[in-house]
Amino acid sequence: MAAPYKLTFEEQLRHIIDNKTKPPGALGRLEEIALQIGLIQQITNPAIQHPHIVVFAGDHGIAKTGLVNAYPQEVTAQMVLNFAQGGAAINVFCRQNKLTLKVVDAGVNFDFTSMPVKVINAKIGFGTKNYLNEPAMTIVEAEQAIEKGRSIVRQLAADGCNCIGFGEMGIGNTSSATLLLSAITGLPVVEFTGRGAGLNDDQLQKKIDTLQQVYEKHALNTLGQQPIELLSKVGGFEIAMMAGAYLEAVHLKMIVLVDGFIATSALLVANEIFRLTKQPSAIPGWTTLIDHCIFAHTSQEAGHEKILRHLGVTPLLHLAMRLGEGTGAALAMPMVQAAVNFLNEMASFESAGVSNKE
Ligand SMILES: O=C(O)c1ccc[n+]([C@@H]2O[C@H](COP(=O)([O-])O)[C@@H](O)[C@H]2O)c1
Ligand SMILES: Cc1cc2nc[nH]c2cc1C
Repeated sequence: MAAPYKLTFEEQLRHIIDNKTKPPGALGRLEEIALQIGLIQQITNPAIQHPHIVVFAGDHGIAKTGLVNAYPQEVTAQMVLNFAQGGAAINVFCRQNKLTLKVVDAGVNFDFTSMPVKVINAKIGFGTKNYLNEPAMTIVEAEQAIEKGRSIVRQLAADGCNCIGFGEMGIGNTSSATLLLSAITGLPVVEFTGRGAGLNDDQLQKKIDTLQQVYEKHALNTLGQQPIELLSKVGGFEIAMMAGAYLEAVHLKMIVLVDGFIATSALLVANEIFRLTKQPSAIPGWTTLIDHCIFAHTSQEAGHEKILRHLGVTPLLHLAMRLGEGTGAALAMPMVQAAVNFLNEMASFESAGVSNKE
C-alpha cells in the first residue's frame, strides 16, 4: 500500500487560511501576507514582536552642486534633528502604529556626537564624494557601511525585534537610486529619473543629463552584477547601510517591509550581493531577497512603479506619497499585523459551525 501523502508545511498553512470563515481568497492580499509570514517563521501561528522602523541618513556630494536636487544638502542634517525631536512624518506614524523608531547617521555632513540627540552614530564619512568627478566612496567604505547595517539589525533582532522597515533621508539620494537601478536592470537612466523632493521640468531635464553623464563616466553598464563596485561609484552611505540591513534581516528571518524608491534601490543592491554570495535561501524555494519582502507602498517617484513592475510585485498601498523616511512602511504595518491577526484569531468553518461550500 502506498504511504499516505503528507502535506507540506506550505500546504498546511494554505489549508488553515482556506478554512477560516470566509470564502477562499476573500481576504485578498492579506492571505498572501499571512502565508508569506507563516513561511518566514515556519509556524502556523506567527507573531510580530517589537516592530521597528530604522531610518538611515546620509549626504551626497553631488547635492552640493544643485544639479540634481531641489533642496540644499543641509536639509539632511536638519531633518535628522527633526527625527530626533519627534517632529517628522515618520515620528507621527510610528507613534500612531506603536513602532519603535531608530535614526542612524550613516554619513551625514554634520557632527551629531556633541548634541543631546538620540541618533545612532554609524558614520562612514561626512557625505559621499561628488560622483560627477570621482567615485562616491571607496570599496572599503562600501563594505564598512554594509557591515554596519548588518550589525545594527543583528542587535535589534537580539533585543527581540522580528519585524522591520527601513527608511532613509538624504538630499540627492533619488539620483544615487536612479543610477543603481539603471545599472542593475540595464534599463536607461531616463526610465528611473524623477522629480525627487520636487524638481520642475527644466530641473528634471538637467538631472537626466547630469545622471547620463555620470552613467557614462563610470561605465555603469559594466557594473550591474558588481554591487560593491557599483556602490563605490554612485552609491550613498545610507543606501549601502540599508543594503546590509536587508541582508541581515532576511538572514535572520525577520519580516521585512520595503518603503519607497530609494529603499527599493537598496534592496536591489542587496539582492545582487545575496546572489553573489550564493548562500542557500533561508526559506525553501525562495531564491531572491525579493521573495522574502513585503512591499509597503508605491511611491509617486516616477521610477518606483517601473522597478516594481520589473520585479513583478504589487505593494500594499498606493497613496501617491513620495516622502521616504520609511513612512510607507510605517503606514503598511497595520495591514501586516491584520494578516497575522486573522491567521491567529479567526474561527475555522469547523470550529464556528459554519457550513462550507458543498
Ligand atoms: O521614498 C521615496 O520614494 C522618495 C521619493 C522622492 C523623494 N524622497 C526623499 O527625498 C529626498 C531625496 O530627494 P532628492 O530630490 O534630493 O533626490 C530623500 O530624503 C528621500 O527620502 C523619497
Ligand atoms: C523637508 C524634507 C523632508 C524629507 N524627508 C525625507 N526626504 C525629505 C526631503 C525634504 C526636502
